[in-house]
Amino acid sequence: MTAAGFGARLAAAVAARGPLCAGVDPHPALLRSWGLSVDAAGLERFALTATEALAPRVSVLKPQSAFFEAHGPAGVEVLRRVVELGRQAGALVLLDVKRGDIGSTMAAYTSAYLAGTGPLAADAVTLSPYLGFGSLGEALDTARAEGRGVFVLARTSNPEAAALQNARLADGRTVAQSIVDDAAGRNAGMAPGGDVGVVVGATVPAGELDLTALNGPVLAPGFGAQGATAHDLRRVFGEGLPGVLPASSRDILRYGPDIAALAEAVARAQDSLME
Ligand SMILES: O=c1ccn([C@@H]2O[C@H](COP(=O)(O)O)[C@@H](O)[C@H]2O)c(=O)[nH]1
Repeated sequence: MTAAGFGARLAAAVAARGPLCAGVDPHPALLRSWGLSVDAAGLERFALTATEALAPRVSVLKPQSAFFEAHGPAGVEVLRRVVELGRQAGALVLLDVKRGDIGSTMAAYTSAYLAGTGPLAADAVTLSPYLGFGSLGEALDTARAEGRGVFVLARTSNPEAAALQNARLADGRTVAQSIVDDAAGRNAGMAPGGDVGVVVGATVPAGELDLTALNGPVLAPGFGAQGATAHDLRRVFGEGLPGVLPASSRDILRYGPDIAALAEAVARAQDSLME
């Protein structure tokens, strides 16, 4: 458990290092382009090099669990080390696992990622609300008690998402807006901001969502490799990007394995967000 809430920890990290969230996504194609074998040894080299280059420079480091799980127990052990080393380097580690299940099973995911000092306990995780926002209750309660955060999928960056997430509920709101509103309800009154963030892609059309009452962070993937620019981020989220964490993985990682080149890619992305 940490003394400060996740909202305060994130605000301090962003004030010190800016809002960029850098992803550690060990795609097989990236391992090959770094001259590495597509196996657990190549994964380890890739992930630890990326963590060494990125974690000291960004507020949030986001390892994508799927690429580690693909290598079995050895891959999950590398993920554990990325979480540990990322935190030691001063980044908040947001584990991108997109978990969501019935409440009783969510209890097990909660104990894996959000409770105590387990091997995969991170500063925050991504969660899927598509078994109902209420099914995430235990994860949200535990995160708050532990000073950790969650980012709930609302309007994701992929082109297939719109039909489901922009579908209308009986009250006229979109499914995505209802997720944002549920998150806002959990964050109400928290200062300097709540611990329930939402995921809204940098690729989505402007004006789809009302984020004004959220009082929490917005993870905005799609910046970089999926085509969204700093200009798009401002168009979707407004000037100054209040509370927004633009997330980029492949567009930074393609500059490896040279640490200096990776660091320059981070600096370029950070500069573009300041223009
Ligand atoms: O809506 C979403 C939610 C999560 N992601 C994840 O972010 C990164 C994006 O990687 P890039 O290489 O910068 O495209 C990846 O881990 C996704 O699983 C997302 O893209 N969109």
